[in-house]
Amino acid sequence: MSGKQTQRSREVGRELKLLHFIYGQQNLDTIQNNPQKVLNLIDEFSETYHLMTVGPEKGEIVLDLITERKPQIMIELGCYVGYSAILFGDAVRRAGGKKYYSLELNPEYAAIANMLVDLAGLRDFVRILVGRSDVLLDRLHSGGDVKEVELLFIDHYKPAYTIDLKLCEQLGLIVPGVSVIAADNVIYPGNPPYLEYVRSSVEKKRAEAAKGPAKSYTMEGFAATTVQAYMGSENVPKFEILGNPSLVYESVLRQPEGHADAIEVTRCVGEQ
Ligand SMILES: C[S@@+](CC[C@H](N)C(=O)[O-])C[C@H]1O[C@@H](n2cnc3c(N)ncnc32)[C@H](O)[C@@H]1O
Repeated sequence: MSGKQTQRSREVGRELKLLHFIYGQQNLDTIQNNPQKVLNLIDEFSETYHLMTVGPEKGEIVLDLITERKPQIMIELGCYVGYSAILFGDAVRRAGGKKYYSLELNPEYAAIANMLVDLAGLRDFVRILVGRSDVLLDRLHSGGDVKEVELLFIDHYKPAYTIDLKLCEQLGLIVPGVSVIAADNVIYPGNPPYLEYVRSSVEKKRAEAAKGPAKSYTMEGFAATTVQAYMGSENVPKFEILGNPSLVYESVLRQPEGHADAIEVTRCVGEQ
């Protein structure tokens, strides 16, 4: 989401309109294989229509992490129309990486994203997987595609942030000295349970884990609209998830100047 909170249209079907806007450009051949030009067009469209994209300002924070971390594989939860997949996928490829996995629940968004990823010339690099993030994370792990999280961008169903991170922990994907997690929208609309978890002490997390596995998403601290978005309040995690409370995190808020929202950057630094 852009930092500018102007009145932009939220009309249903605007994501498909975006595809027509981009593929209707006169100079399509100069846009082909040029990720930045595709991103510029998405940004231009989002001046009129509300899009849930991370945007250039917050995107810069994750680009810095890619430059620093140089992941072979990067994963994102929540693809939408592919803005972050194009922005970060291009950067991971330029940093010498092998693959960018983008997990998306909505097949229509995934189809639109695939068209834009293709136009940007990232078809062989960015792999968009359709389904629930927890099921897909488990599949990436059990299939041997992902052995550890190097860089994870979380930007999907807000109440699922904590549980999906705990699932990664439980699968042994979060590795001290290796794993970095960037979580979007932690101020707007906000994610108090996630911030509390990644900033908690091992002792506090152990005490919480002693109560048993989470059987539902934490809805506390979220607006009703956030709870209802995408998954709906009736939805439950597919697995019994305890996480690994022994992992030690260092977590900081990164907020672009003048921006209403921020990204929480969390590094796994040890295991106690
Ligand atoms: C904020 S948008 C992602 C924006 C995108 N990362 C970007 O910056 O361009 C959130 C997306 O997450 C998807 N989503 C919601 N819940 C999900 C889940 N449990 N698993 C996978 N995707 C999910 C939604 O369909 C939506 O497309």
